[in-house]
Amino acid sequence: MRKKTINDLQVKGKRVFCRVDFNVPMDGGVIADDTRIRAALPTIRHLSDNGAMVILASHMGRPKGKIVEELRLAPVAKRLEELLERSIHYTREVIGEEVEKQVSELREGDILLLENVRFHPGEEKNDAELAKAFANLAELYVNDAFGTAHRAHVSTEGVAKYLPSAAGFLIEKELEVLGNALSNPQRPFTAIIGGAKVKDKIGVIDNLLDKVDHLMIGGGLAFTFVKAQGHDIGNSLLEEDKIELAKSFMKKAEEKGVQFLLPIDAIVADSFSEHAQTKVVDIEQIPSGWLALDIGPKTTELYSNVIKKSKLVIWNGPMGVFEMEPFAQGTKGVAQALAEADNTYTIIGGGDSARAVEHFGLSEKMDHISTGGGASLEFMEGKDLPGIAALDDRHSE
Ligand SMILES: Nc1ncnc2c1ncn2[C@@H]1O[C@H](COP(=O)(O)OP(=O)(O)OP(=O)(O)O)[C@@H](O)[C@H]1O
Ligand SMILES: O=C(O)[C@H](O)COP(=O)(O)O
Repeated sequence: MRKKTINDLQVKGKRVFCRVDFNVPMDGGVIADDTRIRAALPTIRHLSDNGAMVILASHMGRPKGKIVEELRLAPVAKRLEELLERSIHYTREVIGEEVEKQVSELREGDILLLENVRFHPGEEKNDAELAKAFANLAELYVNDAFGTAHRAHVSTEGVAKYLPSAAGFLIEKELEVLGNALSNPQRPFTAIIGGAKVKDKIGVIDNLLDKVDHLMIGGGLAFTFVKAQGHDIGNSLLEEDKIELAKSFMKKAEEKGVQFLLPIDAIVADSFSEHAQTKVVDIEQIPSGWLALDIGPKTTELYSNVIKKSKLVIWNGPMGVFEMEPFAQGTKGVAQALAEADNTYTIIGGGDSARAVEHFGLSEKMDHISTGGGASLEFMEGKDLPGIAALDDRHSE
């Protein structure tokens, strides 16, 4: 890796400001999924076990620079104690005298969790004063918040300007797995892209067309492509102004020899509802007034067969409205095919797909589930992630 990692730092006796991504889904004050907390444990343990005084910082939700009681990190502090099987310190402040006092009292191996950094109005503005204040708390900066690496905020980017810095183990692993997959892929290499918005996935589709052998499209975004093929799509999701772009992607795929697969059948509904009337139709027979809310069984089978003969698969975005039971089959089928593909390295690109895999109880069967939603997408688009770009390079010594 080009960037320094935590293994390049001497942390004993040092105060280390460590950014993690504890932006976990909450359900009525209870943590609904602690994957991101678990993912940060190797770095936290390493720092603490090696005698650092660890200052942890994270955001949760989007409080927009104000204190929002439901977004305090108290439940995270508690879960962290359970997972680490030891006590940690937690302060209800982001910065200021109380934080400074608590930091000054830390002993080697101690861990202090700061309050949700987005309670401070300077965080998302990448305010230099706040960056200096964070930097004054510590002697070293470690970023392990892969999920937030695409944000240039104080705790993810600004503070790195004032302290020697390195990536934590999670960022190192994410970059290694996603980076290897994209730059040096095992073949056949297949990407499955779903979700709702063509607009959000343009960059990824474009970039992947230069790299993959098979590209399979599902979810709501498939229907802009189906429309571009010349079929009626009823009331299915459509981004009218992206039809030409969809055509250009299909042309690019042909020129590059990429097999570009679109749904051949769909589950259609007479309304966007769990209780809607539904039926399975071939893709050229979507009735007017109906909406396609999932890929159909023939498509699921087609996509599953391609998955099974692939050596590497990246999946980002659900195949249908999986939150509603009648439209969950396509997403579940693809997840199952990935789980059963023993000789295939499977990468789940974060966000909704990671949640779906978790929901179906198949997480253990995947080779890598990224903790980044937006971050993994931007990485796959080939964009520089500011939270990583800001870290010290290996050769800078
Ligand atoms: N056929 C469809 N019609 C309308 N909405 C759909 C359809 N298929 C999937 N969706 C919706 O797409 C949403 C996810 O779309 P989005 O583009 O946000 O994906 P995503 O969150 O970016 O995926 P990921 O987080 O894995 O990158 C889900 O809530 C799902 O219900
Ligand atoms: O969940 C995420 O994608 C990250 O934690 C970043 O959150 P954000 O989209 O609110 O910046």
